[in-house]
Amino acid sequence: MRDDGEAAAAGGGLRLDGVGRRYGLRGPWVLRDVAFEVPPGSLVRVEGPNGSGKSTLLRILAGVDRPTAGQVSGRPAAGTAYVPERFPPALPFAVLRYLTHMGAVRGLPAREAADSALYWLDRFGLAGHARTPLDELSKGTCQKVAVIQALLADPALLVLDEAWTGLDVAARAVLDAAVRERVAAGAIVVFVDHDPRRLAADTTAVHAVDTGVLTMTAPALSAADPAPDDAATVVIEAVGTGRPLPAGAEGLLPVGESGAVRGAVPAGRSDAVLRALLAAAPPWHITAVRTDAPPATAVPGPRPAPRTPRLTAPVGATGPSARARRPGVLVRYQLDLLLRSHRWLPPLIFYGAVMAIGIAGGEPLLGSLGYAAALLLPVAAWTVRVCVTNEPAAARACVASAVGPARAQSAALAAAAVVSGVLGLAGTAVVAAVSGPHADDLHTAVPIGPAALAGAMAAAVSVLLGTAVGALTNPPLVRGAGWPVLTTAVAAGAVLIVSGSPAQAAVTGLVTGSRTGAVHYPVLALLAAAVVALAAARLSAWAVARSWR
Ligand SMILES: Nc1ncnc2c1ncn2[C@@H]1O[C@H](COP(=O)(O)OP(=O)(O)OP(=O)(O)O)[C@@H](O)[C@H]1O
Repeated sequence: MRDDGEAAAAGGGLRLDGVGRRYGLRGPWVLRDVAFEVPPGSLVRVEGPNGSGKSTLLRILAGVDRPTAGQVSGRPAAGTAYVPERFPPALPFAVLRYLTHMGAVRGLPAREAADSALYWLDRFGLAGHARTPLDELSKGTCQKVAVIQALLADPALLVLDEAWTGLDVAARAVLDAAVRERVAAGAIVVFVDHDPRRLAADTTAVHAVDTGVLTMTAPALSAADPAPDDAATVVIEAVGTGRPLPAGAEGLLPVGESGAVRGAVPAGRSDAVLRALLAAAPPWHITAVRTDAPPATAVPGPRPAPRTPRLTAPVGATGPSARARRPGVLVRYQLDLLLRSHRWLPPLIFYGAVMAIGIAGGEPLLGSLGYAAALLLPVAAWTVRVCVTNEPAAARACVASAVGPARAQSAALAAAAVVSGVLGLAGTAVVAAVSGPHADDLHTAVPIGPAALAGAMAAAVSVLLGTAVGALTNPPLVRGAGWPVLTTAVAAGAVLIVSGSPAQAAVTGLVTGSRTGAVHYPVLALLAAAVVALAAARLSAWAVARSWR
């Protein structure tokens, strides 16, 4: 099982090979053995009854979820964007701020992200809502924001799960036009929509899923299309596995070495060619049927002129996903999310209250620094819990489609570590300011600067190990309402008292130093804590990427 979309981006289209998905180790297969290829410039409809696995397939295509079996390759390097079935209004941002964050996450420089957001807000008739908090928007307006976040950076793969639902007529038309523009620019757009007429004339392939299996791969021929007899030629693209073309499908020629064939056949013959391909054993996958030639390559395309001269459309970004890998952008988004959600308040109040109870003015400096560092460990673990559960799942999915689920998780962990680190520095400074610069005997002098440095290092050990504990005892590794809280508390306590733990060593170094007045720098403990924290963060990110549950 491998998702090497970025690595394979230089190759042809998006490709699924033997893709299967089940939820849980023994759950039923929601999808099984799904295989098809989507060339650049395709508009693909996925259809099927409720619960048949359409959303599951779309999440896999968007890179938000991973298949349990099989692999996805060829995800375009120029960016993937996803509109989830249900977008959450429960984000603590105003519209423009959220969209600017998402533009940056999708690889645009901040200024371009804001320009792009304004452009699309204007196009969807939402310019007046730029400063409105998301949680004050109507359902339909919120859905427009959900759509806009996906359109910001000219995605080369756009995945739309019922994106039209809840939009008014005008907005539906804008989204229809935006989809056509992306496809004309060579992007791949995959969508699910309950209206069978949705973009029917432009759709290049329809994939129907039922009872977990891709039962049909068929071209989209709708009433809105010109009747075959009216068109001079029909371009047909299909993928096999290197088998010879079946009788009746003559005229199609190999494209590259991937088993794909393409050809223009007289319109009156197209049905017979399609029937021959689908009736072959095993059947060929029809990847496109259209009455005009497709664009050759997938490149982000130019935007149409904006409706008002005041707004200029941003230049199509070249390779935004590469820039989106800048971790700072993701961590900034997570920090803003955390600060605006106010969920940082409980750990902060807890830390402040317990510090106030345990630290008295004039007490020996090193002992107080040890107390402050020890207290920080459970606070850091708690902050991780807040950060990894703070973002609504659908909002996380939008971010994950741009940068991958692992990076999204790593950013949440990093944001927690930053907040705990700031708290640790502030705590160390306060302790250094109010404590007595002496040992436990009240006579031996303790130098404030070196002691504060040792205290800050011990606090850093606590931040790192608290972050590791939080990463290992919260989703995705530990799920449920009660278990993560219990395991976080028990693990944080254990890490503080178990002999040999870096946190125990760092705190003990300060407390024993307080008896003699000697300052010990916990260098080894700090290095060990950094290694443990990195390993835990990687495990947590790995588990998210594997959809471990
Ligand atoms: N996170 C999950 N955990 C467990 N089961 C899930 C999960 N997500 C989806 N399923 C199950 O997988 C099956 C397919 O769900 P999916 O949402 O992909 O179907 P769908 O075709 O999009 O349905 P609808 O048309 O109602 O939106 C359903 O039985 C659903 O209960």
